[in-house]
Amino acid sequence: MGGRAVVSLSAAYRKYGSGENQVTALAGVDLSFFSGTFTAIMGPSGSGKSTLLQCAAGLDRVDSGQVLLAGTDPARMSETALTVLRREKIGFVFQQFNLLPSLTARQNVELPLRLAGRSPRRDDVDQVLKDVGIRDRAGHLPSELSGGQQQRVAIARALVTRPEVLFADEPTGALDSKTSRDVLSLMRRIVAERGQTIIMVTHDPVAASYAGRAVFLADGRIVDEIDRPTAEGVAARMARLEVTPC
Ligand SMILES: Nc1ncnc2c1ncn2[C@@H]1O[C@H](COP(=O)(O)OP(=O)(O)OP(=O)(O)O)[C@@H](O)[C@H]1O
Repeated sequence: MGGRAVVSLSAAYRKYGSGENQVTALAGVDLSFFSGTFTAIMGPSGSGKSTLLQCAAGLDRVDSGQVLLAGTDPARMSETALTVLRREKIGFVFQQFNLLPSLTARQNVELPLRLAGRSPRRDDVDQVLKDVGIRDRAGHLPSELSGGQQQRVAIARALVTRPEVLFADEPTGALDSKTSRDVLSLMRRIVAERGQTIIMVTHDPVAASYAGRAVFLADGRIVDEIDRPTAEGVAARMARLEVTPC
């Protein structure tokens, strides 16, 4: 694979609750994500996908083991340093877009720069709006945009700071299948053209087929991975996991 690991987890454990109610959401995960790659994280419901994403992104902490994110260990950082890391080195895209309803598309995209104390350069913002194909909708409010257009705005907002890694949690979960394919093609293009690193949690084998690698979780452990996944290959692997959990 050659590239540099932008995010890695080693012997990562995360438990929730205590006593009889304790759940081991991550049970010793070793996993690296390399620069310029697009990885899909798959697994049955409750297998630990969201926990893995949250811990990898420094939004949650592991109980033991180590996370390295953009060259630093989030567990060793102050809250202030973590806030800066999240703001400047990481982008997030969620199922529900999470745009601010009273701001236009352009203003939503500018927001992370303003929060970082930078004044947005019109050309830079125009470029990222153009890259995601919504330059002509820039003056509209989220309520005036389709779901696919709103997710494009969210992707532009996540990319505008030029993050080292983009985390996406079910980014097509609220979109119809045609719009999902368009958004996934956009994500794949961003990886190919900008060398962006993307880590995506998804339930959908078709979505996973847009990634270069699919990693499978079951009961908090990595149980398999497929390079250049096809929707059929991923669906078959998922069916086996759901019938006989490892
Ligand atoms: N805050 C929490 N408190 C207690 N248990 C939790 C918490 N968050 C997650 N869990 C448990 O940890 C396990 C892994 O959850 P996680 O949300 O990571 O799974 P997932 O694979 O993302 O599931 P889904 O596909 O249903 O979203 C589950 O058994 C879940 O119930």
